[in-house]
Amino acid sequence: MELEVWLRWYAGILEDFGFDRAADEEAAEYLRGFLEEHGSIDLHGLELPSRNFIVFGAGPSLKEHAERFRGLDENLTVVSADGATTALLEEGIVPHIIVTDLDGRVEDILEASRLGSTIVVHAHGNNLEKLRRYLPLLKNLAGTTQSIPSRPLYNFGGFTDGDRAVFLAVALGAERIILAGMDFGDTVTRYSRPGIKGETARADPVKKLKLEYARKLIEWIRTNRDVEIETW
Ligand SMILES: Nc1ncnc2c1ncn2[C@@H]1O[C@H](COP(=O)(O)OP(=O)(O)OP(=O)(O)O)[C@@H](O)[C@H]1O
Ligand SMILES: Nc1nc2c(c(=O)[nH]1)N=C(CO)CN2
Ligand SMILES: [Mg+2]
Repeated sequence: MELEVWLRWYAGILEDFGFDRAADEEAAEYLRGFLEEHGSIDLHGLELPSRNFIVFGAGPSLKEHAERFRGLDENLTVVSADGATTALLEEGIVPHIIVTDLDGRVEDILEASRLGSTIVVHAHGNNLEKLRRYLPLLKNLAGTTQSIPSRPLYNFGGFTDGDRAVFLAVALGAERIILAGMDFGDTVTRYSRPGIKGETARADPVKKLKLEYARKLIEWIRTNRDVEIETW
């Protein structure tokens, strides 16, 4: 998504959620400084197994779709959105790329990073403390911001980890993207909300609105980009 198009979406997001743009920028500047000092991955230089991608979100169909993927005889580039990483590791799947704002089960993101996943960390006004705590523990890092990016940060467009993962796949030249565990709707899973009792719960109003944005942003890709999107 072109930056100026994204910035119009972002203005609406700031208003709808009451987020503070200056706090988003402060977090982004922390991430930028960290990556400048410690090094980061050039995402356009990544060697990926295929231009056919599968993006895993943390919706109720995640587990079933992870099992379906294991049975698939096809070489795909696997991208997981934050909390979905836990379910993939449970199935013995190590994603090539993880897109995260570090509010899932960070132990699993750390484990995947040790196993070789590229970790695309997003900075925003509500995760500066997580950035401070976890960046030093992670390997194979790249960074994104939702405001105007300065090197080495990227902004491919997108809001939640799941739709940002789809924008990333498009930016990396995806021809086809399978959406797995991307149910949207109003049910969250323990992969998305590790604190809940049981497997699923009703999404709170903020999460519901985030999922609504995720759905609309992916719809924008379907309409505006020449990529085949297949929903499982
Ligand atoms: N029903 C669903 N419940 C949770 N995530 C879903 C669902 N459907 C799709 N997703 C996608 O899965 C992604 C990963 O979920 P997760 O809750 O870990 O992410 P998140 O973007 O960090 O959300 P939050 O900011 O609410 O913590 C979401 O960003 C979202 O795009
Ligand atoms: N300021 C701010 N930005 C975000 C937030 C959030 O909670 N606060 N959550 C996101 C992922 O869903 C993406 N961006
Ligand atoms: Mg997250």
